[in-house]
Amino acid sequence: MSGDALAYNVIFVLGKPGCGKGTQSDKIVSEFGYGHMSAGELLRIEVQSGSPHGEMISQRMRDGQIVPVEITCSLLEKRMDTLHQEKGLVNFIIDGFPRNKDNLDGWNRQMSTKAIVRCVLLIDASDDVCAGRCLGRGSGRLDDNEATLRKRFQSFVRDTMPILDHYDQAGLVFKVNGELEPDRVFDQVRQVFEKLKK
Ligand SMILES: Nc1ncnc2c1ncn2[C@@H]1O[C@H](COP(=O)(O)OP(=O)(O)O)[C@@H](O)[C@H]1O
Ligand SMILES: O=c1ccn([C@@H]2O[C@H](COP(=O)(O)OP(=O)(O)O)[C@@H](O)[C@H]2O)c(=O)[nH]1
Repeated sequence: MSGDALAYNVIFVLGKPGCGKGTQSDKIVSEFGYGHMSAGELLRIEVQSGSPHGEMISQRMRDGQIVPVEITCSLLEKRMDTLHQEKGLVNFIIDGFPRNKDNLDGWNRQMSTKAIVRCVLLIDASDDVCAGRCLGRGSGRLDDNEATLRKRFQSFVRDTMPILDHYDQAGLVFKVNGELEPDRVFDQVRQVFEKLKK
């Protein structure tokens, strides 16, 4: 990007593991043409790429812990810049980030002159529903097991809920019911995006 201030519009998509962030993000891409980044997916790719941080990242993910923001935010920024340069995109959805205060502070340090957070989409669903989906999705992911899932749900409440409260105070959080079937969830998501266009 050429250094112009606040050129990227960002929507964060948050919710418990398995609430449907990836599923709804794909639909948002199809219907609204946003660039999509999954923070977790970028970290998994980083591990596979043989990065010097690979072992640390992998260990944290296997244990349901959050990776230091310098790593995650740099991956997000690089990906946004690539999509901007290659496709001219300026609107992005980022799923699974920011997950804790370290993430939020790091994002504000690194991205506040380059991106503006337009809204935070919260996909709401119970632990039981989300756990069932994660265990059933056949991802092959080392963290989709009952023991790690318990830690990931705890992390959502302990680490991510305060971030949602922070954005809620700024009036930026829109919550949808993630327990309905995917297209019905997307009906609610669509309304949020239509509102943003106005
Ligand atoms: N609304 C829904 N109803 C039923 N199953 C869903 C729904 N949304 C997603 N799924 C399924 O649940 C699993 C987890 O969804 P995913 O989008 O990967 O969640 P997340 O990205 O939040 O971890 C996937 O197998 C997906 O197909
Ligand atoms: O910004 C992020 C996003 C993900 N993760 C790690 O990646 C894992 C999987 O996250 P992802 O969003 O892919 O999956 P979800 O937990 O939503 O199913 C998390 O438990 C964290 O260990 C992280 O550290 N920082």
